[in-house]
Formats: sequence, C-alpha cells, structure tokens
Amino acid sequence: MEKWRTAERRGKGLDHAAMSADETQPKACDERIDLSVAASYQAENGSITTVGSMESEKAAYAFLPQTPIESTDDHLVEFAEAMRTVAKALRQVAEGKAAAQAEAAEWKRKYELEKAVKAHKHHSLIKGCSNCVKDKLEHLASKLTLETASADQAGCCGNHGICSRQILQDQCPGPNRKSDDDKIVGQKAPFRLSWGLNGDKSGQHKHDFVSFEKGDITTAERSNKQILLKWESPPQTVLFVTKPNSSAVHTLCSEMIRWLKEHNNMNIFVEPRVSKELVTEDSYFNFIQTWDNDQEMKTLHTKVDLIVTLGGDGTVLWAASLFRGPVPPVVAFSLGSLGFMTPFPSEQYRECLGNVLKRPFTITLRSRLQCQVIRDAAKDEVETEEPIIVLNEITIDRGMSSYLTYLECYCDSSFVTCVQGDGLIISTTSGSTAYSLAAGGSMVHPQVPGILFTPICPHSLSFRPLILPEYVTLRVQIPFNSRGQAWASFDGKGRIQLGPGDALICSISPWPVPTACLVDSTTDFLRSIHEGLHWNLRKSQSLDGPAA
Ligand SMILES: NC(=O)c1ccc[n+]([C@@H]2O[C@H](COP(=O)([O-])OP(=O)(O)OC[C@H]3O[C@@H](n4cnc5c(N)ncnc54)[C@H](O)[C@@H]3O)[C@@H](O)[C@H]2O)c1
Ligand SMILES: Nc1ncnc2c1ncn2[C@@H]1O[C@H](COP(=O)(O)OP(=O)(O)OP(=O)(O)O)[C@@H](O)[C@H]1O
Repeated sequence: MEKWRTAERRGKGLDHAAMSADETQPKACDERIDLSVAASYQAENGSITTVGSMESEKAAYAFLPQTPIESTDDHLVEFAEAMRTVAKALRQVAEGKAAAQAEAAEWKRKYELEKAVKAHKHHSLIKGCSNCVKDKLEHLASKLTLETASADQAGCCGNHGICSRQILQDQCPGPNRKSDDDKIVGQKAPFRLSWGLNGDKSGQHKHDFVSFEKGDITTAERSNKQILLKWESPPQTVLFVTKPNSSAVHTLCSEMIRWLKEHNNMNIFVEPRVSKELVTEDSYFNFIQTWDNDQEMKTLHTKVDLIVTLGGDGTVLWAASLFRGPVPPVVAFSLGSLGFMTPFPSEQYRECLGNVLKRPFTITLRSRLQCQVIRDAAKDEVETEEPIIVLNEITIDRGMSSYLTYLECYCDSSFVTCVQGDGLIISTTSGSTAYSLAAGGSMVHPQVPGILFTPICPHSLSFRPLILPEYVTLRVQIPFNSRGQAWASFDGKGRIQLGPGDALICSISPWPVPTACLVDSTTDFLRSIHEGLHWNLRKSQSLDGPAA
C-alpha cells in the first residue's frame, strides 16, 4: 500500500513537470532560469553527477552570446534547446527524488513516534502509570495526532500506509475520537494467577496464561487437546490382555502373537493363565513371557511398550486394573457386544497394528479415579492400604439391604448433599457411558476434565446428577445414624462393605489410561454412542404434512 502511494505521488510530480515543459516557450532567459532552479535542487540534494552536468549546461549558455555566427546560430539554438530539455529532465528526477525522500522521512518520524507511545504505554502498565508518564504519553500522542492529521487530510489513518488507529486506538482525530477520559491508558492493576488450593504454593504451577500487556485473562492453550503419540524408537514389547473363556479370542490371540513375532520380532507378554494355555498348546510359544507374582506384575509398565486387549469394555477395564501406576498405551480390539472403549476392528488387526507400531497415532487420555477406604475403627491410624484405582466408576449402593442408603457427601471441605436412595455413582468421564448413564447421568466426552456425581434412584424429585471439576476430592461418609450398611464396588468388581462411620475418599489419579484412537478422540466417542447406544436415532419426518 505504502509503495503504491509513494509511486502515485512520484507520478504526479512527473506529470506536473512534463506539463510545464510543454507550456514553456524555448526562450534563452527562461532556459537560464530553469537551469538555475534545477541546479539548486541538485545541490540541496547533494547529487554530484547532476551538479556536474549543470556546470556543462552553464558553460553552454555562456558560450551562446560569444558566437553570433549566422550559420552557427541555429546550431546554437538547437544546442540550447537540447540543453534545456536535458535540464528539465534532470529537474523532474530531482523533484521526484526530493518528494520521495520527504515522504519517507515523514513516515519514519510517524513510526518512531508511534513506537515511543507504545513503549510508554507498556512501561506504564508494568510499573504503574504515574502522572508524569501519562503526561509524556499524552504529549507524544498529541504530537502524533497533529502530524498524522497534517500529513493526511483524508481522516484518521487515511486510506493507505501505517494505521495509527490500530497502534494508538485512543488518539484518533475526527468522528471516531474518544473522550478525554477514554484516552487514559494503563489504568488496570496488573495481577498474577497461580495454581494451588486456596493459594497454597505447593500446588502445581502451570504456565502463565495472562497477558500482562493488556491485563486480560485469556486461555493461551486449550487444556486437553487431541494428543498424538509418536514413537522415538520402535516399540519392542507387547502385552496381550484377553477375555477368558472365548475360543474366538483365544484363536485370534495366538494368530496375532505369531504375526507380531514373525513380522516385527516383538517380545510378547501374556497373563499367566494365557501363557499356560498357549505353551501347552504349542511349544512354538515358549518365547512368550509372563509374571509369577504381584511384585513382578507391578514392574510391567517398565517393560511393556504397548497393551493389546482382545474382548469388550470389560477387558479394557481389566487391563487397566493391572496397572496401578503408569499405564502403557492400550490398543483395544473389539470382540465384545458394545465396545465403547474398543474402537479397533479385530478383522483388520494387521493393518491396525502395523499403523500403531510404525506411525504416529492419536490417543485419548482417560482419567481414572483413585479411592481410599477409611474405616471408622482405623481412622486415627496412618494409611497403609494402597488406593484402589478405577477407570469407570466407584459405586456405593445398598447391596442386600432393603433400607435406603444414607450417604453424606463432601467436595473438598464443602458439604454437597445427603444421598437417600439406592446409592451413588462417582464416575470418570469414560465411565459416563456405563452405569452412570443408566442412572440418568450425562454422557461426557472422555477428555473433559471432570468427575460425575450421579445418584442411583434417589428418593427425591430434585436430585439431578452433577459434574464436578477434576481437581476436587470427594468424601462419602456413612453417618452413624444410617439405618443400613452400604457396599462399594470398583468398576463393577471387588465389593466391600461399609459400616457407620466409614468413609470413602476419591480423587482423580495421576495415572490416566492412554487408549489409541481409531480416528480421533471425538470421532471415536461419537461413533461409540451412535453405534453402541443408537443415540438419538429417530426416523425422519416426511415433508408432507400441515403447513407452518
Ligand atoms: N445398570 C447398568 O448399566 C450397570 C450395572 C452394573 C454395572 N454396569 C457397568 O459395567 C461395568 C463393568 O463392565 P464389565 O464389562 O466388567 O461388566 P459386564 O460384563 O457386566 O458388562 C457390563 C456392560 O457395560 C458395558 N460397559 C463397560 N464399561 C463401559 C463404558 N465405559 N462405557 C459404556 N459401556 C461400558 C460393557 O460393554 C457391558 O456391555 C461397570 O463399570 C459398570 O459401569 C452397568
Ligand atoms: N483378562 C481377563 N481376566 C479376567 N477377567 C476378564 C479379563 N478380561 C475381561 N474379563 C472380564 O470378563 C467379563 C466380560 O468381558 P468383556 O466385557 O470384555 O466382554 P463382553 O461382556 O463379551 O463384552 P461387552 O462388555 O462389550 O458386552 C468382564 O466382567 C471382565 O471383567
């Protein structure tokens, strides 16, 4: 834009010079005047070449009166005319150059003023805007305003070039100018955000996402983006977790192990039960590894690059339960009925595994809940039991009891409610499509950072399910005045009885389950609710019918 504008002005200058050249009669005195004007232009602009040519032109004019020879007069007039044409051309060039230089100087000065005003704005916001700084700023701004106005009468910022309105929004003359009060910049107090509970400095500090320049809060990054996993070196060890008592699963498992060994020379781990079955079946499987006890199982995550599950959602839950700490990425093949967490088609295992082993793939980080049971009898003791970790949910229900459960619930130190009904589900977002859904909870995308609080058959008309933020700790207490007992279960397993005075404490575990996506987290989630639940499936209305 600026280039175009400069070129236009230069063009105008040339046109003007050309017009005067046409109008000027070829008289000697005029020619001298023209030449002197051109000479002075060049001297001012310091162009040595041009000044040199002016000297030769002067010499040519000085020669004119001394040569009154008829035959040579015409020649001299012709020569003088030629000199005049040359001089005019030189003047046009000089005028154009001078105009361009003046214009460039003007824009440079404007730019420097704008820069200075910006720097003062920034300085005053950081250090506090003193009156002195403000005065200086206003002075600079008004200077800029005046000069902008005189440089371009078309209005604030004009149509071309640097837009000072963008840089100095409050300083525009004309109809868009703001009031004097609005003109004051840097009045907002700077602040800092930090992470932690009630200002506790031990909390995890994330990157600052506050723009101090403007004092506004902005989310620089989305909290939980789609995550891509890319191997830095080729994976070498795969753990198979398979649904028991299924011949289809067993056949596929041995076929996949062979394929992985022969094509990728992978190390294979299987559960002790499966190892026995395979080795008994064929000595070919002697190379597969397993574990003998819990202690060995606890170190699995240090040896395994990838977990392959063959079964339904229950098998994914089972695989996750083998890892109380970090979990390797899970590639879940569907051999169940619904398959909310099993997106990979088992018939295409070669292609799917080939991709996962060699190419980057998207994962869903499925958060888990860790839960500790605090017995009333042992509440003063130091906690020794390891927490129980679930991928779907913790359920507290009335079990065999025919009485209502009576559960007091707290979120951090705040009282939430008393649950009187069949029970309560505290669910992860992955578990939102399981038991919690059946109890009336919302379906939540697995990457939403939240904890679901869903009552089971509450005896109250107004008890709607809640979704709480992932950073809270929930405590469910069986009060001493509870009529009955309560039972807790973890991903539908391991039921334990809770008596009056016992409590259950849950929070999000630092160890999520990374599950490989077939497409991406959202596509897989939507596919599972469409195909698994036939979500919102309805025959479309036909076009014919009553007019609106
Ligand atoms: N009324 C109910 O809906 C109900 C009752 C009890 C347990 N469950 C669920 O069953 C889970 C245990 O599953 P299982 O396979 O070991 O038991 P299971 O074999 O009894 O299967 C229960 C069903 O729940 C489905 N399921 C499991 N996790 C799911 C998830 N995250 N999203 C959608 N569906 C899911 C399974 O596909 C299966 O069809 C529990 O965690 C609980 O959520 C549901
Ligand atoms: N490796 C395993 N060891 C022991 N039990 C397992 C294992 N894998 C799965 N299970 C259990 O087997 C049961 C059925 O498994 P799963 O849910 O995967 O199959 P499904 O019921 O046929 O599929 P879906 O849940 O889709 O209907 C679950 O309760 C699960 O806990």
